[in-house]
Amino acid sequence: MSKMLDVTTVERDVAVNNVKISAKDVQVFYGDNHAIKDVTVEIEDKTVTAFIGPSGCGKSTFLRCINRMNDTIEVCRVVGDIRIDGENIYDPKIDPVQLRAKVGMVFQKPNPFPKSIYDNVAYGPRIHGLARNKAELDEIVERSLRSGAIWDEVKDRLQAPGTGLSGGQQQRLCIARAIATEPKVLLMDEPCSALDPIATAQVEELIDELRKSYSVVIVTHSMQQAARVSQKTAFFHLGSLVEFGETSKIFTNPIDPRTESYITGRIG
Ligand SMILES: Nc1ncnc2c1ncn2[C@@H]1O[C@H](COP(=O)(O)OP(=O)(O)OP(=O)(O)O)[C@@H](O)[C@H]1O
Repeated sequence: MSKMLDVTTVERDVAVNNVKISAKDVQVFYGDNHAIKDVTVEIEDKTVTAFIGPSGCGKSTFLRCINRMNDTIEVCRVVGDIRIDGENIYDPKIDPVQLRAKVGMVFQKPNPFPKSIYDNVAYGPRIHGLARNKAELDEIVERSLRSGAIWDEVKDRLQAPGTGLSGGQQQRLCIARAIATEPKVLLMDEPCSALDPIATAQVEELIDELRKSYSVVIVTHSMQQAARVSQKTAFFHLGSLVEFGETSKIFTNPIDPRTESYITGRIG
């Protein structure tokens, strides 16, 4: 009975508040290391949410909880409740491979497969059976590369290797690859840290475009980047979520002294 009530509450919140991801009392342990402490947060759809905080505060760990990437780390244990569209993603009936198609991830270092540009994007739709024939697959590949803002640069060399592109192009290819499986959420772990300023600006522009369709969560060490691309910001410190709110408010008028110390450069 209490479980049903719980679900009803979550569903109502999803409808009323545009909540896409809802985390409640999340703890993460690496062996004895308590890396995430009691994190409760609601992340909205069609919004870019930035995770900021000093090195080692748990940003990437918490990000990886959202698509169960921590499952792949043997010593890692996740406790608590994380829901996407009201569905508990840690329910035993959830297949993590299917989940990761719906919760795409882009990493710090662009990591295209050693395959053609076309096959990089077609890979996910193929294994998840999203296209009935070649024409449909071509369409998904083109649409994804357009959404990744890289179509014009690669349309004449789709059979060339993805690894032959520049770093910035590779990262946009990886974003196109993540989009190809029609995700609900895009997770980005410092997606620009290996890119030069021009490529960074292109990816940031793309992130702003992606916000129209997805819930985007980005880990960043750059407060300027968080301020440029996000509408909501979460500040983590020593594994706790210290403050969460409108990005403009976090950067101009934070409530917690730890947030203020970080944004003014006194910690971190
Ligand atoms: N694979 C792992 N195995 C064991 N401990 C880990 C692992 N990944 C992270 N940790 C630990 O968890 C804590 C949080 O690390 P995490 O990488 O999530 O922080 P972060 O805020 O993303 O740091 P950074 O900004 O430096 O990337 C740290 O104490 C770290 O040592």
